[in-house]
Amino acid sequence: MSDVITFFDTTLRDGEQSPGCSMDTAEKLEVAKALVDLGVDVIEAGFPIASPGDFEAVQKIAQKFGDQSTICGLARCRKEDIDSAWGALQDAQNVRIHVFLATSAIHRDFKLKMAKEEIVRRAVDMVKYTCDQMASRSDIVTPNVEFSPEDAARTELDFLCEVVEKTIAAGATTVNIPDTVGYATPNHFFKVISYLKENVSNIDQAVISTHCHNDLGLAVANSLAGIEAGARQVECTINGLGERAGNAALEELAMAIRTRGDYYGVTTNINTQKLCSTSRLVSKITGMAVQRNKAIVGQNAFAHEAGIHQHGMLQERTTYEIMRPQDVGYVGTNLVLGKHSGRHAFRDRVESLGYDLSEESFQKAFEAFIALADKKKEIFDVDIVALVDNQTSSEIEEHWKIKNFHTLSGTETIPTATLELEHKEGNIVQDAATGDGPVDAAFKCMERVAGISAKLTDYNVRSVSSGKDALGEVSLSIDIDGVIFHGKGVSTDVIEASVQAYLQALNKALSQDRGRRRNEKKGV
Ligand SMILES: CC(=O)SCCNC(=O)CCNC(=O)[C@H](O)C(C)(C)COP(=O)(O)OP(=O)(O)OC[C@H]1O[C@@H](n2cnc3c(N)ncnc32)[C@H](O)[C@@H]1OP(=O)(O)O
Ligand SMILES: CC(C)C(=O)C(=O)O
Ligand SMILES: [Mg+2]
Repeated sequence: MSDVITFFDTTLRDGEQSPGCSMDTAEKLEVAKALVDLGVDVIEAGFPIASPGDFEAVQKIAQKFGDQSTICGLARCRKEDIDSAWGALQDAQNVRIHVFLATSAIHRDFKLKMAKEEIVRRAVDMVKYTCDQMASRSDIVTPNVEFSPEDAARTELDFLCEVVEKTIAAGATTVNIPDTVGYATPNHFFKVISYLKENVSNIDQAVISTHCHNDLGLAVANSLAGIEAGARQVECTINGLGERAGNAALEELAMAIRTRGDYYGVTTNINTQKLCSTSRLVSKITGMAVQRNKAIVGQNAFAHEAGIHQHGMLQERTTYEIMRPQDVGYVGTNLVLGKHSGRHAFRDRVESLGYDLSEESFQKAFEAFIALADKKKEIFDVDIVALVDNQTSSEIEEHWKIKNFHTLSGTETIPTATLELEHKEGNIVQDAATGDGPVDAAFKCMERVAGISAKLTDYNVRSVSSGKDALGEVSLSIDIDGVIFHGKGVSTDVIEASVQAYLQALNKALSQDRGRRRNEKKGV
């Protein structure tokens, strides 16, 4: 038995059957190219009888990529389907026709209304017919024909064995065992494949394949159980696209086999570094977004925010990662800074951004970071730069510190600010003021508390990161007795950033003893 698992990708056929995921010929060609680059062994390009468009797409893919991958087309057990598939595929160097017929009692009785004997006869006749058509090409010695007993996982085991044995005898070189409705569980599916291996006399003349659907979220687990039992082909799709809850995800199967090679003892031809780019392409073309926590290709698949994990990762990546992100096409691990992060990860990022902070500045920056992380879901590098710059520039003596502030504004309200500031000697002073707007009111209030009158000469607000919860940076200048002082503040709240900036400028002025007039009222 080969130790290389054949990857049969059906993104362009079963994947396309997902509602809303139809692709036109140009899109199918683009995906087919990506699948070839990914190293997929067999590409099921479509169902040629379904529409002239699908016929054309399969034909073009066969002509363009049939020398690099095996190109396959689907057909029901009907001559017109097989003729159509062969018509689309006959120019391909490497070609396969996939013929299917349901075998379970439910499908026999209610859908096909065919007795067991008729199912067997039709399947055998159509496999033979397919082989005959393909053998008409002089270079094809053994026609590459796959047969699928649809809904195999719900088919009586002895009847399944009979169909599989007779279709292999008729010429099928691959027998695919579909769990069409995602009904199987791993142990159950292992037993189905094992039963076929033990009870089908000619099973060694064909490759056993799995085709698992994800209705119970078990498609990948069932496919792996199939491999353990002896299957040597897996049918799968990019991003797990496919009917209802989808098919087994190619990227998950490829990485499970690679990561747990120690256990499965098999390999694949998949160029795993292309998994992310292929996933992104399929998502873009079909419009089906990949969930953030999707295994292998999701945005969070290699992201760590928790401080304990980040600390472990900084010492040794394998503490919290079983795969290298580069092996699936990610640039690297993403240590996301957020409210669960700790000092180790924060220090690592601050240093990588080129800062060499004193222990005291680092501590202050870390506290500011945690406070910001409580307000903002994710902290980006630009946030950290703004925050550290703000922190280092606030190493100016803090004559006054903000304890809290409150502003009121609206169409029918006089803008008002109430502030509580703490003096460096410990006094706490409260005051309130009105102004043209909440920012102006807050500035006036600070001047009253600090006992300084200043003229605002410059005021700028800009967004320093992206998203709804972006940081706003306020930079301003004030004129006190002809001397200009600058201040900067950063917050998700622009009023808070304005208050920080104004107070910073006032503190600078106080350090130079500018504009000070004793605040008799407050006794400072
Ligand atoms: C499990 C799977 O994923 S199977 C693949 C499913 N994919 C698709 O169905 C997508 C493409 N399908 C199509 O474009 C259309 O359904 C077509 C062109 C294949 C058929 O269209 P229609 O002729 O209008 O038939 P319709 O889809 O309504 O019904 C299916 C017919 O195929 C028959 N049928 C279903 N499976 C098979 C089979 N494996 N072999 C032979 N006949 C089959 C049904 O009994 C029914 O026959 P009837 O028309 O004689 O009653
Ligand atoms: C056509 C067959 C293989 C199929 O898609 C299924 O049974 O799910
Ligand atoms: Mg399917």
